[in-house]
Amino acid sequence: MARSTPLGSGFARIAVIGLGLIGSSVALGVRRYLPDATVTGYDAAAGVRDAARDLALCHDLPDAMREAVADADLVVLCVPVGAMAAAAEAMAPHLAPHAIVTDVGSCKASVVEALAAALPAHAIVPAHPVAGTEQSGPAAGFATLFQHRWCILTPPEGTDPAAVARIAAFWEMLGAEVEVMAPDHHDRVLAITSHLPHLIAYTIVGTASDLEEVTQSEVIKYSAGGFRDFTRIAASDPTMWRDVFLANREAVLDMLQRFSEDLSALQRAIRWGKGDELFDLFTRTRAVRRSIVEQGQDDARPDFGRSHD
Ligand SMILES: NC(=O)c1ccc[n+]([C@@H]2O[C@H](COP(=O)([O-])OP(=O)(O)OC[C@H]3O[C@@H](n4cnc5c(N)ncnc54)[C@H](O)[C@@H]3O)[C@@H](O)[C@H]2O)c1
Ligand SMILES: O=C(O)C(=O)C[C@]1(C(=O)O)C=C[C@@H](O)C=C1
Repeated sequence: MARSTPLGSGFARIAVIGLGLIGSSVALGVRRYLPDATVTGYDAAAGVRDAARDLALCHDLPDAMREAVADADLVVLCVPVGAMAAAAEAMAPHLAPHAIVTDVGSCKASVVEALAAALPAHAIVPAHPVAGTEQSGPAAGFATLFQHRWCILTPPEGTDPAAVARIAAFWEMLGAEVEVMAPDHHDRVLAITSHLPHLIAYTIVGTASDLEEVTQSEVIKYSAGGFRDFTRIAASDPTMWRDVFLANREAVLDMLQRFSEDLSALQRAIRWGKGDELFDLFTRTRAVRRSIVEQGQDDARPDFGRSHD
């Protein structure tokens, strides 16, 4: 279900909790695209708070969660999925009654549940900006990360439509295109488009580095083509991805089952010399790639989502 009219978000004071890749990009995006808003930041790690101060990511960066959220109209939770509950519980007693809470977690059903339990009296509009890189930490963020990328909102049933519209407008102001989806549906879609590809990348890089007859230096030396692309994905943050696989367990295991069956079919085709089967599959997958490129979703373009300007 697509949303249309962008509305003014009207958030004057925005708190960003968790100042890694996504939190720092949100803070920088707010400063660039919503210059009238004040951004306060907080991260549980003192070293990250210090780095974020050096980078001037926020207008204000206190050492306590309480101070970061106390005056906020909007709180954006940018912590790993497994830390959402703890972060929401920590801020709950200090939030203003009118504050709206959103998040950026890569899976939604478990986050929707955790936020609803921790913040029963607040409007919660969970979100997932489908934009990122393999980098993490406060220095990795950039204001344009969300430009022309999807942001999927998964509001629980009964959420005030006005709060959903304001969060949609907020992400649109950061440059994203907004869709609304049920949390379970989101988790199945992302299991195949994002989570399984990461699992495959982690596996293939792990398998290559375990091969006894191929040395580590050969893996590095000859990683010019396909393998190199997998190593980029497999460099993604271990905490973030551990949490994603544990939180989206059922959808990931279902997609993995289908993937294993398709892989076995491919194995059989190779063993029995069924060239036509291989050719037909590779023709179909080439068409998928071409339609992604035609829709302008090709992040292999050198400038795609990577400009730090
Ligand atoms: N990296 C991506 O490509 C990407 C894309 C879209 C969404 N996401 C989601 O965004 C979220 C953040 O990911 P990231 O890539 O920015 O990770 P990151 O590791 O760069 O940053 C996470 C930050 O959260 C802080 N943190 C952890 N627990 C905390 C707590 N209880 N209170 C305050 N701070 C806490 C950490 O110290 C860290 O600085 C995750 O939920 C992830 O699933 C990531
Ligand atoms: O471009 C990358 O490096 C990413 O992995 C980004 C990516 C993705 O899979 O597309 C990773 C996790 C997110 O939740 C959203 C985006």
